[in-house]
Amino acid sequence: MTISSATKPLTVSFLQTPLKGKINVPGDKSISHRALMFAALATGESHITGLLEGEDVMQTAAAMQALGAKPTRIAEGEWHVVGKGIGQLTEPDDVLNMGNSGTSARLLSGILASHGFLSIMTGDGSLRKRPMNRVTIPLSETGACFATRHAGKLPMAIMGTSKATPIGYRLPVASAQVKSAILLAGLNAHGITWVEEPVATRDHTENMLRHFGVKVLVEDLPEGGKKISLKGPVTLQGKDIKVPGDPSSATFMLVAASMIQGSEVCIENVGLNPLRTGAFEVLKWMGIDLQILNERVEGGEPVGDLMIKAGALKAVDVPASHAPSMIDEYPILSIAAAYAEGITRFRGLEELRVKESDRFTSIVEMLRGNGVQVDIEGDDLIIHGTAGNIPGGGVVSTHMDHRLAMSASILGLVAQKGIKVDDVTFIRTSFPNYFPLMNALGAKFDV
Ligand SMILES: O=C(O)C1=C[C@@H](OP(=O)(O)O)[C@@H](O)[C@H](O)C1
Ligand SMILES: C=C(OP(=O)(O)O)C(=O)O
Repeated sequence: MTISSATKPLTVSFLQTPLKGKINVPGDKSISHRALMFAALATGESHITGLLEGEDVMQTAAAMQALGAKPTRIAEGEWHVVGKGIGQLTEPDDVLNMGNSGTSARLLSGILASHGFLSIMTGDGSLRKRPMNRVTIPLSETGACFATRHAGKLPMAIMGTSKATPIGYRLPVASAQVKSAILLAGLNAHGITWVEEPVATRDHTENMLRHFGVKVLVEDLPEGGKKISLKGPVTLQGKDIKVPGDPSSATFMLVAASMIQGSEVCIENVGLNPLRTGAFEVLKWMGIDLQILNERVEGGEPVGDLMIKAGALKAVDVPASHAPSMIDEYPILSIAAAYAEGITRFRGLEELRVKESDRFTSIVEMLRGNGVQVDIEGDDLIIHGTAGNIPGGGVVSTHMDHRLAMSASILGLVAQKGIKVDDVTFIRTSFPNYFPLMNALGAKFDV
């Protein structure tokens, strides 16, 4: 895949008119990655609808193709995959480039650990800064060998093993990517693989493995958290998968509509997995009129339509235990906090430091650079709300981070002097039609 590296700056002006309309956001990124990977590992054929065609997911599709599976695009969001079967992927004849995508790199590391061939994996300038040792340390216990650049960074060589030892691991950090990598290695290991997570993280891997016919046992731990186990080797049967709209993408529209007076927006068919909807709860705590309508289960995941109306936002204190269910939403929620009345505290944000950018620092820079007071206490962010009077006028550096770029663009719509964003190109990784959809609602982005 050829990807243009030209940067695209954007100037955003204060928006005087409300956002209105009904939209659908693209498919869930986490579920889309898993759909392609699991379909490639299945016996037989799978049919996927609603797949996110953002760049991150396309890197996963390209990797599965390089490993011998056949993902084919039939129409927009509709894909057909001819699977290879567990343990049957084949050695790639070139480096696997995971682009900007941590999920692709970490989940694939688990799959490759239990395949007996050599792979070399790299990524873009952002992904090459992110820690891979959180997966390589536990995955080495399978008998696979990982050689990374200094401090566990990509590029990395993986010499997998077809005789993988099943592992048991208690996660030191709340990470669905690490949990998933270990479970995926276990699919082709003889015996029981288990993972304990001190706080529950998104469970799309567990749900989708079950959908493909794998027995996955999930137990509540007495001290909180969960233990997930499966017995390998397993067989996955090709399936139909319907991917719901991405709640993380929907949150950008929700926050924009909550702040821009007179707005009324409906977002249809949004995934409502309770381990993903922490941000929706927080918006309600902030006083926003957010209604969830037409709740149903589709493709094994709860979905519904979201109706939001603008209102007055008030400050909130979000406990650290809430972080896993809204980990990708802090950049955009920080804009809601800056706009709100009162002092908001987001607790326990250490994981934000290892995302596409160091989001902890990027959020602080974005807000302070636009006249919002932010204090830091350990891993807590304390944002002094402006009661609707964000000064703006700054330039936001997005550091190859799609969520920072989208958050900054929305900051510009509600900041008195508008703002400038250095580069919005990375939005294509998770939300390729972000600007057309926002403009359909009336955002007037000049892109
Ligand atoms: O498993 C997944 O699909 C993801 C897990 C989260 O990462 P961590 O596992 O690093 O918390 C999240 O930030 C990422 O966007 C997607
Ligand atoms: C952290 C994210 O993704 P990933 O880890 O897959 O790069 C994200 O989408 O915000």
